[in-house]
Amino acid sequence: MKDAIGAVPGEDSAEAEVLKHIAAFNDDPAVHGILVQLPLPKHMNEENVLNAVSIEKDVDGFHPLNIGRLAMRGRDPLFVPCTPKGCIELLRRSGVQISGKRAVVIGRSNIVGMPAALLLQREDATVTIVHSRTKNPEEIVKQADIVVSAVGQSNMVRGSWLKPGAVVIDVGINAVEDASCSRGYKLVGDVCYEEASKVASAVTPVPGGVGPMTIAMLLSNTLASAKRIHNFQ
Ligand SMILES: NC(=O)C1=CN([C@@H]2O[C@H](COP(=O)(O)OP(=O)(O)OC[C@H]3O[C@@H](n4cnc5c(N)ncnc54)[C@H](OP(=O)(O)O)[C@@H]3O)[C@@H](O)[C@H]2O)C=CC1
Ligand SMILES: Nc1nc(=O)c2c([nH]1)NC[C@@H]1CN(c3ccc(C(=O)N[C@@H](CCC(=O)O)C(=O)O)cc3)C=[N+]21
Repeated sequence: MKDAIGAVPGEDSAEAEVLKHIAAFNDDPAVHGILVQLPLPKHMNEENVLNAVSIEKDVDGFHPLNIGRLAMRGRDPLFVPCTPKGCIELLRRSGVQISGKRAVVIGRSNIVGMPAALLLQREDATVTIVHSRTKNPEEIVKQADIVVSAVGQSNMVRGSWLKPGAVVIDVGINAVEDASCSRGYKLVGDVCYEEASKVASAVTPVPGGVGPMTIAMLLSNTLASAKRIHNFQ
């Protein structure tokens, strides 16, 4: 595989090889952003690898120091994770008030659910996290003014789960078989879009919703990083 700078290790590389590349990117003044595509192969230790990225180039916001700062009051991370940042940007640009609202985040992964809940909380929403062990998730989701779903299960969130007028951000990207599509499958979210669009005041589509926002936020973080490194106001 090639990226903007050079060869990156393949799936069967040793962890040490990946760490060597990260160290070289950390030291290279021409590199302003480093993203380690997750999930890593099983034989690599994700914590070691993410720890190795310089926090000044951590455009994914996954370094524990950046995540820790995101979680703490009065601290600011250098970078906010791209997908959750894209969710907040969608809400802001659609004129949705977050402060004082009830938000329910479905999913608690390190890359989406958990940082999304932290960000919504920083925006002064009252946040509940629903996960695989939650009892009666529909009852909890029904109370939400804002629902963010990041699970990875097609059609899990039904129209009947939603409070009328709720705003729904569907992060899920699930491939479902569809012989009528040229690639043999189509992409759908976690939310039953047909049903949700009849109950919610707004719902993001899949594809064409949060996914492209993630990429836009990655570019935005990388530009901010380059500006910071070059002391450009
Ligand atoms: N649009 C975008 O830019 C991006 C989209 N995605 C998509 O978002 C989805 C989630 O990704 P990711 O966070 O990495 O996935 P993970 O598999 O890491 O996490 C899924 C989360 O969903 C929870 N969960 C699983 N089943 C249920 C259930 N039945 N009810 C409630 N919660 C449940 C899990 O709970 P528990 O913790 O208890 O196991 C877990 O916290 C995927 O479809 C992925 O493709 C991901 C990244 C970016
Ligand atoms: N370190 C790291 N950071 C990530 O942000 C990260 C990751 N690892 N691993 C994988 C997931 C997944 N992810 C997506 C981003 C955009 C689309 C996207 O733009 N999808 C298009 C559809 C594309 C298509 O049609 O195939 C859309 O939703 O419209 C999808 C998925 C980022 N992730």
